[in-house]
Amino acid sequence: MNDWLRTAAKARDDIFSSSLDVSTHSSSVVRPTVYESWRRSRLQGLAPEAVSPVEFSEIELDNYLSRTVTSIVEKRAAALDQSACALVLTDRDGNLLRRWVRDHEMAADLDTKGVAAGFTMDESTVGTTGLVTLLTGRPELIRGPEHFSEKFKQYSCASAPVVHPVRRTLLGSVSLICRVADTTPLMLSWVTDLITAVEEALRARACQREQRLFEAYTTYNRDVRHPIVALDMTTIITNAAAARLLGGVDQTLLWEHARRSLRERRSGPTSLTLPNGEVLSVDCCPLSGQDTDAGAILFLRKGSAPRRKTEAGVLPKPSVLLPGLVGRSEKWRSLCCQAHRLRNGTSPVLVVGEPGSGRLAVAEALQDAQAIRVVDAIDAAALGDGRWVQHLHVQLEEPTCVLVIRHVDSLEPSTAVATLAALRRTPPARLLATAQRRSGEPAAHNALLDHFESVLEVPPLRERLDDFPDLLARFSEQVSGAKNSIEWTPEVVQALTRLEWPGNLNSLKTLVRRTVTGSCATKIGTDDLPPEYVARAARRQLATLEQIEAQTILQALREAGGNKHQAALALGIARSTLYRKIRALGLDLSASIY
Ligand SMILES: Nc1ncnc2c1ncn2[C@@H]1O[C@H](COP(=O)(O)OP(=O)(O)OP(=O)(O)O)[C@@H](O)[C@H]1O
Repeated sequence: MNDWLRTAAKARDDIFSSSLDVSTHSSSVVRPTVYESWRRSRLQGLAPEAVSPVEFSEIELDNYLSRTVTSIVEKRAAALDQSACALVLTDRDGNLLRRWVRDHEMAADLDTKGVAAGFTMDESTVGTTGLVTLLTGRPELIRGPEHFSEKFKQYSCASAPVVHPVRRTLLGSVSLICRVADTTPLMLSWVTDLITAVEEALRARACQREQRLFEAYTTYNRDVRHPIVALDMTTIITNAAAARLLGGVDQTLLWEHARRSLRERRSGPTSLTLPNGEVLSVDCCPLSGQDTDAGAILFLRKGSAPRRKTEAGVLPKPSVLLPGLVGRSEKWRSLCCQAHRLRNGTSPVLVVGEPGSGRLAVAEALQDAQAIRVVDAIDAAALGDGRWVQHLHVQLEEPTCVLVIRHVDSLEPSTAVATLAALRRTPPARLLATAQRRSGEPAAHNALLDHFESVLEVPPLRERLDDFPDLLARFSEQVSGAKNSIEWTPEVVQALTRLEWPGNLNSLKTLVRRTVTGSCATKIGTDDLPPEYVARAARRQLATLEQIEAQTILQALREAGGNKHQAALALGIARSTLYRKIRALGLDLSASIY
């Protein structure tokens, strides 16, 4: 092990000190999975010596997966208590949901490194760790220097993915962490044993769920004229009226819509646009108050749901949206409504939001084209107060200058005061600025921040899911230079909306650039996405009507002695629809006994 450690540490230093596109002799010393993960980590802009923990928000730590794994871990607590190891559970995006560790010293050290519940261990945030298992789909043991971050070099990490035994979808990962000196290949078998037990528990729960879903369906399906759907992630039960409305719609689309409504605790009906362009009003009732994965009953109606009012008042008409910028989501339209009132005025406006969310774009759209000058407060530290103020004066020489200071919250307090003084000496025609604010957090403080009368908050991309098609089209146009030349399939759009997008529109643009550049595809499907995006968004595309619907059709055919016309009548659907459903479900009628 010691020899191996020395060789691996040397290869690591050698590779990290070479440029990304140089393949050194050491590249062959490192296992390909690790080497590829290091490469991706570097491509993400990470540096081994400067990886810092990142907290995530808006994810429930106590979810279905963590409850199931906890019940299994508790049965093995004795084994864990006796070892100097930590066990961690993440979701499929690498967000750490739970940690078990008895060794106090190790617990304190892991806390400082962000290996704690509420932090993300995603490869694009912390680089290579055992969580590479989420991308490879097989158990992985990452030893000491194979970790990307310097901080993790003293640990080894045996990880394996948790896959749902019925749906075959990736749910998350479990990792056993120990000090390098204690590394043993047995760690991997301990983790895989634990995962087998977790998967058995998940399988048992899936059967109970199906039963509950069916009971809820029969309770609500009193009046067959009203379309209703009972569904969770694996099962969908529709009555005939709903089947007529939905046609061949993908279950995943309905489930994502229902889940979002439940998570955001939306009350009243919401609109859902089907792939054929038809709009449905969907009223969604959870089957369980707390567990959003437990399933839902959807009451459907043709036509869109009545518009809800936003905090800013009635939704704006499209004509007041910001010039040059795209978006149609409720949150974006609400922002546009507020921004529209501030357009072409003279009052200073601060635009806040998460990095990459489009703050500068919104600030620039507040003013019709004239002398807009943009400076970046991040440069102030390197320039020093004197040269920074001089830099400002150069911009302010233009009498009609509208000055935009980006990242104004990053100014040191003394530099903020010097900046204010410079602006008082030579005021711009208008001052606009951008600053960081993660949802719910106040922005960092300096004197200049008090100067703004109005604040606009740009929503993060994960809260603007309806904007994905427009943004993808706009970014593709910018990258390819041609209008409407690239189409993103609904499956891709849906897969992308499942990701968290901490880098917001900047990351989406990077993805578009990576996908479109050098490709001659005019239609982007999931296979065209970079592999790490596919792995993260991977989820089986569920068939239209599964299990129970298939059973219902077979039952109707049985009762009709195989006569499809009669079976379709009994099901309340057209014969052509029945044929389509039989094909879509892949039912082999030749093998069926009527
Ligand atoms: N609504 C929109 N429609 C089209 N493109 C947009 C929209 N909003 C932002 N963009 C584009 O997204 C990218 C990121 O936006 P922008 O640079 O304004 O974000 P930011 O929050 O200021 O980023 P940073 O963290 O780098 O300061 C830019 O290329 C911008 O042109």
